[in-house]
Amino acid sequence: MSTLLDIENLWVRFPTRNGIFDAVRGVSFSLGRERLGIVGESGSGKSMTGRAILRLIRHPGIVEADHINLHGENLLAKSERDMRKVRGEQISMVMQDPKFSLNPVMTIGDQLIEAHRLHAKATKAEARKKALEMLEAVSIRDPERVMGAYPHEMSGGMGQRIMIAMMLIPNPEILIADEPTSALDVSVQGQVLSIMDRLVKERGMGLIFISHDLNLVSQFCDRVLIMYAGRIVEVCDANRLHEAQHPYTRGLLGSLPRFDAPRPRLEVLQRDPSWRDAPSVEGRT
Ligand SMILES: Nc1ncnc2c1ncn2[C@@H]1O[C@H](COP(=O)(O)OP(=O)(O)OP(=O)(O)O)[C@@H](O)[C@H]1O
Repeated sequence: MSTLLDIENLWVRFPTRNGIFDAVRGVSFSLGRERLGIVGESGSGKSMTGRAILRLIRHPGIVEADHINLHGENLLAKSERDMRKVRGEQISMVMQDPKFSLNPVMTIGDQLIEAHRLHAKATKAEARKKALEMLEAVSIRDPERVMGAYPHEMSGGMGQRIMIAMMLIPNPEILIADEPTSALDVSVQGQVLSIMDRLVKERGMGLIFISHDLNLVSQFCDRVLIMYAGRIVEVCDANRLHEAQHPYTRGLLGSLPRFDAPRPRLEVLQRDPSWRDAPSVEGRT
């Protein structure tokens, strides 16, 4: 597998009144042209890991790592100006709720056109053509009409697809999708997943798919990193998740609903404080 991104010993720290809080604690993994899931309960450090790659951790948070290499170049050594280029051109991020990412007072078309012209020298007509192409690429049925609409006129699923279209304009090699489908109903969720799937297969993109939904991740991704309390506690091929060894992963698996053998109630996960201090597992292939 050709490696796009290689992360070694990543920490995200927040100074608090009670001392330093380590949200991510020595995480290492690499990403190829694949669908890599990061799964774990709320607060386990999934989003902070995704944001740290793009150096999008807000002050006073601190990102440290031995390296975050994109094609062998350490992103931590780049200036903020160069990082803006990386964010715009090489790695894109899609968040859960498009409402926070789209400008409410600009039409979808103007936003897409502007996004294109930020990255490429293009006339307005060329940028408009590209915008229409991108809307078609994310299965928007009536792109001409959508170009003239405002974000509040879009349903959640359309908004999310428009965000993906926006992120695709610079043709990024890596897409980090943070809970991209959790606000969507099941059928729209399926559409958004199949768009991302196509991008990995057809464009050879690397996808980091962050979710708390182990079921979804195990069906959609190639590989899964399980995070607990800021660490990677297990790395599995998605189709071998049932063989997972770590008690936390087993607990997550055990709490999934099963249709063939319904249980009267969900199991209570007995947490072992030593997991917090266990060495991080490296998710290398
Ligand atoms: N500004 C901050 N100051 C202190 N702690 C923070 C700050 N921002 C985030 N954290 C903490 O970092 C930890 C990891 O957060 P993160 O958002 O990565 O979790 P997550 O696994 O993505 O959870 P969720 O699924 O709920 O989004 C959490 O315990 C969170 O409270």
